[in-house]
Amino acid sequence: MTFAGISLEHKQQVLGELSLIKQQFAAKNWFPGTSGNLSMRVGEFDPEAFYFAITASGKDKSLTTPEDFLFVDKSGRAVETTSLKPSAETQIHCEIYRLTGCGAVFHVHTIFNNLISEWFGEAGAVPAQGIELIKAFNIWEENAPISIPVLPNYADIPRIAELVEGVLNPAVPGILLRNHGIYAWGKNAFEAKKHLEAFEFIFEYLYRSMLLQNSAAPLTLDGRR
Ligand SMILES: CSC[C@@H](O)[C@@H](O)C(=O)COP(=O)(O)O
Ligand SMILES: [Zn+2]
Repeated sequence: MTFAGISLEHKQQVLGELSLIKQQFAAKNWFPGTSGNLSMRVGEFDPEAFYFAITASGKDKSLTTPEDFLFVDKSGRAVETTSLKPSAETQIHCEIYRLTGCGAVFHVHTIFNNLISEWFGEAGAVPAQGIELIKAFNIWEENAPISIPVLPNYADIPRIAELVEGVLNPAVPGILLRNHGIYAWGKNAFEAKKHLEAFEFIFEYLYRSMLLQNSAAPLTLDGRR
């Protein structure tokens, strides 16, 4: 046993799964300039006491090293002796676990999530409708509208964390930070990854569809402009 009755085998299984996902996201260029952070819960969820593995702050997340992750408690404090610092955004992970009881939280910065979050930043939410991939969120209603919250990108992370509860929508497992990136979560790493990929598809779709609407001159019947 290690901390809080968590077995070494379980810890290693979680680190192995997180490491693989980190490599997969790195291959998509989802960690430019050391940005992004990933976490996965260890052990059962208890709102009073839960633990998770999280990426160490400021690392090159395209590399795989023995110093990629550390374990923290529900307040984001390291639970084992380590020289590693947890992600600067650990408080946001803590709050998402606390409010949802989820099993994994993934955060990435991409061009599409930045541009879309900025475009809808004043409105405070990104509207999306008629996109097949919302089924990845387990929404099966035909043509269902969804709304993805956008929070301001304060430099003070606890200030952002305290806004999470007010915008969290249980049906939509993600929150954008304006001109910064997205947090997506799920009951386990498989689901959090599925959700994140669906969000990114939606952001790229919205971006391209807005461009198309703005640039498309009417076509004649023979297809010429
Ligand atoms: C290096 S720019 C990105 C950071 O400011 C931050 O937003 C981020 O996602 C990564 O921070 P980190 O502390 O490595 O988890
Ligand atoms: Zn970030």
